[in-house]
Amino acid sequence: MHETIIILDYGSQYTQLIARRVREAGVYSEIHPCTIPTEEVEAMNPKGLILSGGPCSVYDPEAPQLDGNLLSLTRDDGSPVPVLGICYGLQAMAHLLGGDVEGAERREFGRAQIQFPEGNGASELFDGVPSGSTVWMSHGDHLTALPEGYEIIANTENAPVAAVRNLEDPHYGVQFHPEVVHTDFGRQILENFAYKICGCEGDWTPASFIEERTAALREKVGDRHVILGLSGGVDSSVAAALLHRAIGDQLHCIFVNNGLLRKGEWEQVQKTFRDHFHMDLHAVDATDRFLEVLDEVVDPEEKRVLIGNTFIDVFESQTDEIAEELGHRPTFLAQGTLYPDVIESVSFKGPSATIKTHHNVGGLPEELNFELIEPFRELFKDEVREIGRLLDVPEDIVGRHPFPGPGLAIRILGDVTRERLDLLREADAIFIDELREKDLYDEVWQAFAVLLPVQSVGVMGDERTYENVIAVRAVTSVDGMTADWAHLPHDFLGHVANRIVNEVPGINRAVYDITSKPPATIEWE
Ligand SMILES: Nc1ncnc2c1ncn2[C@@H]1O[C@H](COP(=O)(O)OP(=O)(O)OP(=O)(O)O)[C@@H](O)[C@H]1O
Ligand SMILES: O=c1[nH]c(=O)c2[nH+]cn([C@@H]3O[C@H](COP(=O)(O)O)[C@@H](O)[C@H]3O)c2[nH]1
Ligand SMILES: NC(=O)CC[C@H](N)C(=O)O
Ligand SMILES: [Mg+2]
Repeated sequence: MHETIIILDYGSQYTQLIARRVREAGVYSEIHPCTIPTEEVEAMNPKGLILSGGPCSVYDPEAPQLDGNLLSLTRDDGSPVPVLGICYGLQAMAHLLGGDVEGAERREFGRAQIQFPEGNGASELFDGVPSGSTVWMSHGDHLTALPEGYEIIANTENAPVAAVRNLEDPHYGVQFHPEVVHTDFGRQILENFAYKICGCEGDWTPASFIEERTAALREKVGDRHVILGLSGGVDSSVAAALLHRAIGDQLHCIFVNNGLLRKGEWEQVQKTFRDHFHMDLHAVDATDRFLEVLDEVVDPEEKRVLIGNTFIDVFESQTDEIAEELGHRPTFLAQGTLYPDVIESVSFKGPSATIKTHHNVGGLPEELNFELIEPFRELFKDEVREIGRLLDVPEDIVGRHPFPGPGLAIRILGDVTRERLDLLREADAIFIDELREKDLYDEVWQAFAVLLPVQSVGVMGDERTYENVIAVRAVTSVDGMTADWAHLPHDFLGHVANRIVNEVPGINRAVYDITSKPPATIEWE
């Protein structure tokens, strides 16, 4: 097993970033809810522990508290497990140990300059961090008295307590957020914690992840078989490549044509997979089944749930066929679930409000006849892309924009019909071709067309038209959780609009969506 730093999540927006920064530094890191029993943390034999920030105030009755036993964990060699509290994490430590945490008169958000007080021991946490460099603050509470045995190791103009350490044990706390990019030497600080304080040597790389997961998958699967829903998208394709490396022909991929794919996608994905991989691929054309189920369904959530269920139905009937060939039934269903898909359900506050039912998470039926395999549950899309490249997954798959499982059904507002699907496919293809042509495809996280079945009046060739509207959407994003509309060049957009209206009969108007997420979402349904 590799070195692991465990992060306990107190509900911060930035918890994921902490994990990322630590992994970027070459140390494996995993997030767990702050409610996890201490014995479980101990059993993971962590090299170090990080307590995240969080929205609560430690003195609120409802606020999650720190289990003091976490501060006396020891490692295999008997040495204490180092702890770093970030913002709420620091406040929770101080509160538990008899320090004072109070609401500050002035809340502090944004940049501050860090200083190191003379006389107090210089801390390894800040090795290589210049005095006066910028740190990022985001808090309303602050420490007004330190717990016994602690000293201040950094301050800022507004925060006399910007960082503390215990005089005996390797316990540290920072009031600012080293994990955000606005903290100039944030990476350095987390690296110092991992290497200098926790004594890590750095054994986490995407290549070692592949080795490790391959071995673990072999062990888990044994001589049983696995089916995997393959969409041709990044996550399921890289999952297929990893599983194939681990278990070879015990893997059976099922690619479903739900009738909601983009132009040429059904043929293209099959070709790419047959040309490039030598996996058992079952391409199932279930167009009629899906379109029948969707007939006259207008409500977005209803569409999503129906599509999710139909996917599972199709997987089940295909698995029956595979079982007949094999003489026994595959045990596992593999999915390319990523960390952002699960974050809400691991946070201590429990699942957040349902905005949309993502068809593969939460949308799974109660009695699923498979055990799940989700090798990327802790990773982000860019990490999965990197792993895909190492596994030789072709660039046109690894670099693809995400495409939702419910496909074009959630990009046609209202009733999904074959005619509307055809219209949308054409318009979407024009937009994507143009983005590729002008080298803009890789500049955006996702880009697509949406069919608005509202009619407006136009004039073409001196004739009156009364046709549908296409909305063109392109966004920039890091993880799909928040997004900004892409500021594409105006003449490029003009050219795309022109082509769509000229080349797609039935469309006489194109508009560009300039809302960010929040308040909108990326998809329209
Ligand atoms: N047409 C399809 N056939 C079979 N399985 C599918 C299909 N579309 C989606 N899935 C399943 O649903 C899962 C979730 O889809 P999702 O779009 O989130 O991931 P992806 O398609 O693998 O990657 P990306 O996010 O890059 O599109 C996929 O990993 C895959 O298992
Ligand atoms: O596989 C998927 N199944 C779904 O049901 C689904 N809904 C949204 N998405 C994708 O998730 C990202 C965020 O989308 P929203 O801002 O629209 O919620 C964007 O990348 C969306 O394309 C889905 N992917
Ligand atoms: N970012 C945080 O962890 C904030 C902690 C606490 N809610 C405060 O306002 O001080
Ligand atoms: Mg997809």
